[in-house]
Amino acid sequence: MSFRTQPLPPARLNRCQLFGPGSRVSLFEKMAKSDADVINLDLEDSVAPDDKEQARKNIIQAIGDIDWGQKTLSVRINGLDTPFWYRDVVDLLEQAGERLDQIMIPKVGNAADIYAVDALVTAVERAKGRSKPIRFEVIIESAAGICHVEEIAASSPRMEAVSLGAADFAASMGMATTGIGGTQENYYMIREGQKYWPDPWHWAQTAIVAACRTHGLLPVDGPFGDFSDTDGFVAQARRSATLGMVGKWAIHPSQVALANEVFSPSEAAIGEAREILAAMDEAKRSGAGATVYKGRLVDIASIKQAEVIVRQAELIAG
Ligand SMILES: CCC(=O)SCCNC(=O)CCNC(=O)[C@H](O)C(C)(C)COP(=O)(O)OP(=O)(O)OC[C@H]1O[C@@H](n2cnc3c(N)ncnc32)[C@H](O)[C@@H]1OP(=O)(O)O
Ligand SMILES: O=CC(=O)O
Ligand SMILES: [Mg+2]
Repeated sequence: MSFRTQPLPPARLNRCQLFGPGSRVSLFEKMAKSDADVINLDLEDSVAPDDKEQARKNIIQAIGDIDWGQKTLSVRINGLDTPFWYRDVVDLLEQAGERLDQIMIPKVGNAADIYAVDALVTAVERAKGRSKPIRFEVIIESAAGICHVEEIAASSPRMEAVSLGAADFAASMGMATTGIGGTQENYYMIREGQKYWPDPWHWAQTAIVAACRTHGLLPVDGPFGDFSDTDGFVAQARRSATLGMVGKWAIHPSQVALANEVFSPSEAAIGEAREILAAMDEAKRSGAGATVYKGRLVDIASIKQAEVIVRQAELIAG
């Protein structure tokens, strides 16, 4: 156990991040009115190269014109392997209003990528006298990204969140699939003639969760491409929540309520967490470090587990 205590992540909701292409202006108002906690206006892979410039203009205008309420407002810039990203940063930081909260940096491979974007952002912020520092969220979606996830999480005080991008990740890893997230037909085990489908994203998710928790960031599950498969989305989201992720992307509005539901603790879970805290209070008063709750052991670690649920419930309650 380190003598350093684990930092808490930013105290804000991140149950659902709703994406929309910067080239589809007609979606912006609908995104703003949605129940997503985070809005991601996209300049990257949902925007064709010829539309990048117009999409940038659309987004800059919409940041100022639309009422985004209490949502975290984020713009996904283009990757550092493209000719577009520096112009995304410069135009956004020079021209968009202070309502912009963060930028999402895709396909991050190492900490130096973040250093480069941080240097540019810092220079423009100083030149323009921007008063609110832009925060960063990144996508881990390459072999290099997952190999360097811990240094990426530690790379800048601007860092707030890390998402797993299943589509690009699968491509970069050479995975034999065109599916975006979820169960993969050929990733199965067999025992006594019965097939069992493990989760091919599990190890990448846990690596992201560990890096985020070490550095006080929010770990987020990325896209689930088949938006007609609600059961598949919910199963994937529940696995992510169980592993410690705080939310999931929505690439279609139909996924927003599903993500909000999965990443909000149920009344039963909140009630149980509060009862465990009460049981441990009682144990402490009688000088015990451990006690029995509903026939099972609870001890000082159970307080920390219960606090995770209560903290999330309090954030939701506002
Ligand atoms: C996979 C790797 C990644 O990088 S994922 C992140 C980047 N991708 C994206 O941003 C894609 C976001 N999603 C979309 O562009 C669209 O939802 C796609 C998937 C193309 C489907 O669009 P469309 O055919 O219009 O859907 P639909 O007819 O079922 O829409 C029903 C109503 O919902 C609206 N809608 C659609 N998408 C959004 C959205 N992202 N945010 C808010 N609203 C959305 C539609 O306009 C439609 O509204 P209405 O009922 O006509 O009023
Ligand atoms: O950017 C997201 C992905 O899945 O790729
Ligand atoms: Mg991607």
